[in-house]
Amino acid sequence: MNCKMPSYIQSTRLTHSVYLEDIDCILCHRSFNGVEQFLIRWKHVTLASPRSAVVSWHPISELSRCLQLVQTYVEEQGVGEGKASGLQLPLLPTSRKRKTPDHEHEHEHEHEIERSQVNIRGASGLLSPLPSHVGSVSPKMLSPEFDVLVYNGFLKRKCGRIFALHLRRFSDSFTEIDATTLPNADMTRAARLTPLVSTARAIRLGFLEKLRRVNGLYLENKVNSTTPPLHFRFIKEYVFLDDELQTSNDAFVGCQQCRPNMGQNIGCEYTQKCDCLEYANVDEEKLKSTNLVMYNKYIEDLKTSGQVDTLGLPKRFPYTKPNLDNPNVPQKLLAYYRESRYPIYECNHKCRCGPRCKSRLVQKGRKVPLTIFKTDNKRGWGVYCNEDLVQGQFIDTYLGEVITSQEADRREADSGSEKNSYLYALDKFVGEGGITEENCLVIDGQYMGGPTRFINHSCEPNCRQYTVSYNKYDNRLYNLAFFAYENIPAGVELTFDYMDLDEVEEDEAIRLREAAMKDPRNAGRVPCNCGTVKCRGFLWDQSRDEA
Ligand SMILES: C[S@@+](CC[C@H](N)C(=O)[O-])C[C@H]1O[C@@H](n2cnc3c(N)ncnc32)[C@H](O)[C@@H]1O
Repeated sequence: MNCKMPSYIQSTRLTHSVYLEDIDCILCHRSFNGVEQFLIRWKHVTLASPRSAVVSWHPISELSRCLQLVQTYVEEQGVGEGKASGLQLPLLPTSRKRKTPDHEHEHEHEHEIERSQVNIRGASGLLSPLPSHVGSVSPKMLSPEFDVLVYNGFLKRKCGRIFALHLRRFSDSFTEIDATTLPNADMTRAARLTPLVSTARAIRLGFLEKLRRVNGLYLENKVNSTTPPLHFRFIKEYVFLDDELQTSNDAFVGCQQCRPNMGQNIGCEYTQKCDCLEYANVDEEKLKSTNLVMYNKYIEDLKTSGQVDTLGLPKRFPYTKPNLDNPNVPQKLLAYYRESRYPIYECNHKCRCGPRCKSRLVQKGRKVPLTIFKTDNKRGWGVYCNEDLVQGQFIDTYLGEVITSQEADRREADSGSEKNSYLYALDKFVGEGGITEENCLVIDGQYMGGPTRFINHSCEPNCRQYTVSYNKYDNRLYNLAFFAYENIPAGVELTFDYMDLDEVEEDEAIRLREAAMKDPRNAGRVPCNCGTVKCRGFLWDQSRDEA
C-alpha cells in the first residue's frame, strides 16, 4: 500500500530546531540507525482530538535549543552516572575550542513543514521510524507484528505555534494512538538498553560553550559522562532580584585623606589616616608599644563586654603590600585576619587612594585558573586550582542572585532540602545597624554564580571564607571571599567548612562524630563524605537546621 503524502513531505527532510517553550516533556529515548533520538511531547499543538497529544522523535542534533531539558531527562534516567565508558572527556583548555556539532543548525528557518515520521515497532521490540520520505516506503514490506505505535503528525510552525496534521488524513491504515500514555513498556525497555553517548557529548559541549566566556575556568570529568547543570549561568558580579536591594551610590563613603603616592605608591599606607579602616581589626602590637594605658583598657573592655569602641586606635591593613616589580607575586591575607573572622574592609570607588591601593584585592576578582571536576565519592562536582596557591592567597568570591530572606525561605520551601546548599545568608552583621536574621540579604548560587558554587564542604578544609566589605556604613551587602587557609598544591581539591566552625582536637572530633552517627535525629541528614579524620559525619549542623 502506498501512502499518499503531500509533495512537500516527500522532498528532502528539513532539520527541525526544537524550542524549549514548545516542549511539554521528553518521554523516552532510543537509538535509531546509530542516532540517539528523543521522543518529544509537544505543547501548543492544535489537534482535532483533545485526547491525543502530538509526539515525535528528534535526534539530539535538533535539540540544541533545549539541551537543559535533555540533561534533566538524562539525569532522571540515571544514564551517564556509571563509570565513563568510551566517553572520556577530560576537557582541557585546548578542547574548549571545539564547536558544538549543533551549532551550525542554530539559524535554520522554521516556518515550513518541519518533518514527518511514522514510528513502528519491530519484532526485536526496538523502535524504528520510517524515514522522512515515508511516502516512498511501502508499509506492505513490513511484517504483520509491526504496529504503528506513535502518532507522528507533520509538524508545521506558523505564527509561533506548532500545527500537526494527522497521518490519517493521508492513509486509513495508520492507527491514531493515545500519546498521553506514552512511553509504553517496549519503549521504556529499549531506552534502558540505550546509552546516550552523543547526547552526553552534546551536553558537555553546551557547557563548554558557557565556559568559553569565563576566563581561566576548565572542566574535567574522569569519572562518568555527566556534565554540570546547563541551566547554570556564570556571572561576574551579584545579580539583584530587585534593584532596591543594591546599595545606593550615595551610601558609599571613601577614605579622603589617603592618596595614590604617599610614599611607596601603593595608595593607603597609614592606618590612622585611612577612614576605611575605622572598624577594621585593631593593631594590638602597635597599640601596646605606643600607648600601654589605652591598650590595657582595650583588652579589659574586650574581656568584659566584647564590644569595644575602637575609634582612634591603630588598625590593621588586611593584605600584604603588592609587589610593584612583579605583579605575579600574589598579595596575601595577613595572619591576624586569616586566623580570625574579623571583617576585611577594602577601599571603594569613592576613596582617593587610587586603583593600586593595597586595600583593593577581592574587588579585582579571581586571578587564578580553576577547574570544575567530578569527584569520585558522591560529592558531585568539586573545584581545584590549576596553580599552586600560597597560604592567604585570594581565590574567588561566592556569587549569585541577591534576594531577601523571605524570598530565600520561599525558594527553599519550593525546592526542598537541596536548596539550602546554595543559599548563603549575609548575616555577618546581624545585630548591628538594624540587621536581623529576618531582614538580612541572601545569596542564591543555584542557578547563577561563579565557580566557587561548586566548592565542596570539608570538616578539615584548606580554604576559608571571609567577609569583605567595601562600605563600613552599609553592612547589608558585602562579598564572601575565599582564601587559601594553607599552601595548596595545584590539582588538590579546594574545600571550605560550610558551617564555618572552629577546629577541634582530633579525639574530640572523633567522639562527636560517633555520637552524631548514633543520634536518631540525624537519620535522613546528608552524610558528609569529606573523608577527613575530623569529619563530623553530617553536612549540616543540626542546631543550625532547627534554628
Ligand atoms: C554548594 S554544592 C557544592 C557543589 C556540588 N558538589 C555540586 O555538584 O553542585 C553543595 C552540595 O554538594 C554536596 N557536597 C558538598 N560537600 C560534600 C561532602 N563533604 N559530603 C557529601 N556531599 C557534599 C552536597 O550534595 C551539597 O548539598
